Formats: sequence, C-alpha cells, structure tokens
Amino acid sequence: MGVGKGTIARALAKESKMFAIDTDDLIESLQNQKIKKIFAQYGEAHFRSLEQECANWIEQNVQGTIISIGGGFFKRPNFKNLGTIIYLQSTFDGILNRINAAPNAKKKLKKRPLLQNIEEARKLFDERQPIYADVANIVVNVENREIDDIVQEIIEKTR
Ligand SMILES: Nc1ncnc2c1ncn2[C@@H]1O[C@H](COP(=O)(O)OP(=O)(O)OP(=O)(O)O)[C@@H](O)[C@H]1O
Ligand SMILES: O=C(O)C1=C[C@@H](O)[C@@H](O)[C@H](O)C1
Repeated sequence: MGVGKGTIARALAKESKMFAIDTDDLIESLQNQKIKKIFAQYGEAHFRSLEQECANWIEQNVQGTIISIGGGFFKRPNFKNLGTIIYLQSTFDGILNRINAAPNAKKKLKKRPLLQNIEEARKLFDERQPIYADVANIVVNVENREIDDIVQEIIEKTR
C-alpha cells in the first residue's frame, strides 16, 4: 500500500515490454466493486477468498507478466508458485510520506481499509515486514530513489 508498486510496475512494463497486471484491480473487475466496498459489504475474509481465486487464476493462466499484488496476498498458500517475488522495501514512514505527498493523497488513503487507523497499519507493517523479506526472491530498496534507478536494479536482478 503506497510503496510505489503500481508506479514501478508501469515503468518496468515500459522498459521490459512486458504487460503488467495488479491483483487488486483484477479483484475489483471480477466483482465489479471497489475493494473498500467489498470489505464493507462482505468483510475481510471474503476479500481473502477472492485473492485466493485470483492466485489460482494466475497460477493457471499467467506467464511472462509483471504482477503487482495487494499487501496481504503473500498469505495465499500457492503464492510462491506464481513467479519471481520482488519485495519493494521501504520504512513505514517512507510509505506514509509518499502517500501524503501524492496529489490524490486523501483518495489513496480512503480506498485502503487497512490504512484507516495508522497505528494499526504500522503494527501490521511491523508484523509483515520480516515475512516479506523472507518470502522474497529479490529485495529492492525503494526509499528516496528515482523510479528509473529502481527499474534498472529490478531488470539487472531478474536477468
Ligand atoms: N520512487 C519513487 N519516488 C517518488 N515518488 C514515487 C516513487 N514511487 C512511487 N511514487 C509516488 O508515490 C505514490 C504512491 O505510488 P503508487 O500509487 O504506485 O503506490 P502503490 O504501492 O501502487 O499503492 P496502492 O497499492 O495503494 O495503490 C504515487 O503518487 C507515486 O507517484
Ligand atoms: O495490506 C493488505 O492486506 C491490503 C492491501 C491492499 O492492496 C488491498 O489488497 C487490500 O486493501 C488489503
């Protein structure tokens, strides 16, 4: 959430000539409903079952594609079968500063149910951060770095 995965995926797509997809977008289109609404109407457990459907579809149908994933997607049991996992690493404050600096900051914060309470979100980040580092095949620091520089590092490390 806010680490820059969408921005980096798009820049990487242009540079590598691969298409990029995003699991949050896939779920929203499958349901024809925004994530915020899915959480509000059906709860988080239902959202996680949609993430599972999405992981299964990717496993069976997607290759040679850049896939951005939601912050909790790593919990799907088949997650590691889906491809090379790149962890875009930043501190929590780095992420918050980035979201707050975005021109549509309020809208970005509002659309993510798990970012509504910043202290809860920080706790979740602290819990997940070591797991992200552990499941990743490649770790790339994205804090205070230019997008092009990050993209070049990803290309070099995935060659
Ligand atoms: N390396 C970078 N340097 C400066 N600004 C950046 C960088 N990466 C992303 N940004 C900016 O940070 C903001 C958040 O980026 P982005 O929307 O790509 O994050 P995200 O992880 O995809 O968020 P979400 O999952 O909530 O959609 C955007 O305004 C984007 O322009
Ligand atoms: O961190 C999370 O668990 C989430 C992150 C978002 O990308 C969305 O996938 C959803 O809001 C849940």
